Amino acid sequence: MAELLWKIGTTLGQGSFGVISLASTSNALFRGVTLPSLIALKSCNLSDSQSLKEEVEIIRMFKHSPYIIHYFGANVSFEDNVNLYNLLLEYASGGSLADRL
Ligand SMILES: Nc1ncnc2c1ncn2[C@@H]1O[C@H](COP(=O)(O)OP(=O)(O)OP(=O)(O)O)[C@@H](O)[C@H]1O
Repeated sequence: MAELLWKIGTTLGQGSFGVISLASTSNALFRGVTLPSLIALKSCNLSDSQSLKEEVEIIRMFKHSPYIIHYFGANVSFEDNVNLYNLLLEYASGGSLADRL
């Protein structure tokens, strides 16, 4: 269950397909992988998650690239009476390229 896996923190950004939040994990085990203590969660309503699911397919194609944010997996959580589809992503602590330009 999500509440055992992570604790939602500050909002990092808003994309076209989901909200990105910082989450602390207490190094929880997720499908056999120990999560880092901080991850980025990209979440949207499950009923509107087709675009995020397509994003997952693309991220997975690049899973061995050191230049692409690491993807730990996806799950569905039930929060505030809403089913959320969540992507568990590496937290890029250095900000975006746009921030540096
Ligand atoms: N893994 C991450 N670590 C840290 N911040 C992130 C991460 N992913 C997204 N963000 C923050 O959230 C913002 C929105 O990210 P997202 O990838 O959803 O959208 P985008 O690619 O910028 O836009 P769009 O979805 O419209 O193409 C980013 O600009 C960044 O500030």
